[in-house]
Amino acid sequence: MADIRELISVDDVMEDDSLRFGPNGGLVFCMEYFIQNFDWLEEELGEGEDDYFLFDCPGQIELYTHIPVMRQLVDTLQHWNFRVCAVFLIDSQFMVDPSKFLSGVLSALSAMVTLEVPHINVMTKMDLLSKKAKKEIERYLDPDIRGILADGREGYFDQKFQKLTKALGTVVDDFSLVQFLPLDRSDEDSIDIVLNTIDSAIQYGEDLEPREVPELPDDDDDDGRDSGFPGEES
Ligand SMILES: Nc1nc2c(ncn2[C@@H]2O[C@H](COP(=O)(O)OP(=O)(O)OP(=O)(O)O)[C@@H](O)[C@H]2O)c(=O)[nH]1
Repeated sequence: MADIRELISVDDVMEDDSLRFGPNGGLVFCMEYFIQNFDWLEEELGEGEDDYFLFDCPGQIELYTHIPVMRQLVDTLQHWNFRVCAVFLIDSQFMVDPSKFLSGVLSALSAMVTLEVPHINVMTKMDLLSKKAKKEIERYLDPDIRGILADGREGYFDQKFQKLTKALGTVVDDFSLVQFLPLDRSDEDSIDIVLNTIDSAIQYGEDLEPREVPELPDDDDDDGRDSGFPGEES
């Protein structure tokens, strides 16, 4: 495991009297320092084939909207021949009403259009929901956004926002832009579904499949063909 705090830490930056950053400025400073020091990351990642890395990224939305750091990270990883999938985690406990839902959808979209890589949305902490809340949240997983927003008419959305929210809902619906996979950490199947979806988005493991096929009986029958499945990092 690589820990970015070996390179730079928000706490150290905030404690520095000459910089005088608060938590947000400190984080931005650290991320900008990080992109100027990608050789540190390259060394930490090493040169293994078929390696699978998870990056636990900070959730501050400005890193995905105002400044290009996350995009630069993704571009650099792709330049190093990694296949990258963005996994956008949203806490199910916040998805309790249409306005919060729309705001979550727009944050997910913002990351999607900024990063331009395969993108999966996951609704997390499903184990913390009551049975009733779980049932209610189902409609948000593969959402009919127009329907959800229409339900908000009795007060969730102020009149003057109705046109805007309807227009946004139409765009998101028409392009099938947003779906969420539920993640319940106490349920192995739910973890498997999320992992398999990510693997299939980056085609991880597909290179490995031919190795599991039994060998042909005639060992001498070497036709010189390449297997065509070079081990590629993911
Ligand atoms: N019950 C339950 N607790 C969880 C789950 N995921 C995270 N937690 C707990 O929730 C707390 C906060 O964790 P996260 O929500 O992952 O925090 P975070 O948003 O990654 O925090 P930053 O990385 O600092 O932005 C921790 O105590 C976790 O152990 C989950 O699926 N179920």
